[in-house]
Amino acid sequence: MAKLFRAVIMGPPGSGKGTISERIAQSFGLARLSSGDFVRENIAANTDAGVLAKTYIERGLLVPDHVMTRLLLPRLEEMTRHSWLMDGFPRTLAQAKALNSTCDLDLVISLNIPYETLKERLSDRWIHPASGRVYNMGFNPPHVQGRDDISGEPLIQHDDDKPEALVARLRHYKDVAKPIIDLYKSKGILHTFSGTETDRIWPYINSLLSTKIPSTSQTDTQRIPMP
Ligand SMILES: Nc1nc2c(ncn2[C@@H]2O[C@H](COP(=O)(O)OP(=O)(O)OP(=O)(O)O)[C@@H](O)[C@H]2O)c(=O)[nH]1
Ligand SMILES: Nc1ncnc2c1ncn2[C@H]1C[C@H](O)[C@@H](COP(=O)(O)OP(=O)(O)O)O1
Repeated sequence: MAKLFRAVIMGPPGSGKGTISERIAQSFGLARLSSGDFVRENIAANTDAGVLAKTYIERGLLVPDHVMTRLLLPRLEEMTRHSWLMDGFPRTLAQAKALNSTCDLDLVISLNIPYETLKERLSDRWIHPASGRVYNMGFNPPHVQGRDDISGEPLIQHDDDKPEALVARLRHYKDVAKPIIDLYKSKGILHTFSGTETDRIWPYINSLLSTKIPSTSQTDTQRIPMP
């Protein structure tokens, strides 16, 4: 069997993780895993971890590490035959250590995007809450203004995408991400990409992955649903 490939994408809110993950999944056929999707699916399915996670999200808090790991790691253990790319996890050093003990990562992509760029993008970001689909009124607008392309349902803006909340979110990201980035740097698997436009960063990520991902592992192009 071809060697499997496991990667994580990190970056501050609005850095383009979701957008780039989608491109990577499309181009290289990795399964795209999103911690936010896992959380939403568990809430919808009323699992024990989902019920617990909901109590934090409703208060605008991150889900505690032990709940996140309980929710995610068993799913990763089921993916022994898949290559995947994870977005949204790990978000703390404790999560990174838990992930370490479950699998060996091949690569970590870290996005380094200037604050002004993040602020502009997020103030223009609209979301379809049920699916997590993301639009940007300039960069990738919906076909019909204010409506999700697939369901036709209304799009909303997150309160925490507003500039006053963003400063605190970015500061928090820097604080918690630093030790994780240092850990991956010390393992020699960290690749950092800097810039203000996804379309200019993408060719570099694309060529890096072309050298790393064996073509035979490019088999699964879907998001993985809950069992
Ligand atoms: N103008 C512009 N917008 C972009 C670019 N790349 C991504 N976006 C938009 O910026 C917003 C943030 O991108 P996402 O892919 O959602 O970023 P993220 O890192 O997943 O964000 P979080 O989910 O908050 O962590 C979205 O509205 C994207 O459509 C770009 O190069 N230029
Ligand atoms: N690694 C993680 N640790 C703690 N909470 C997490 C998490 N990943 C996701 N969550 C929780 C808190 C988030 O507000 C929620 C939705 O995640 P998300 O889709 O990545 O959204 P956001 O980018 O708005 O934070 O799920």
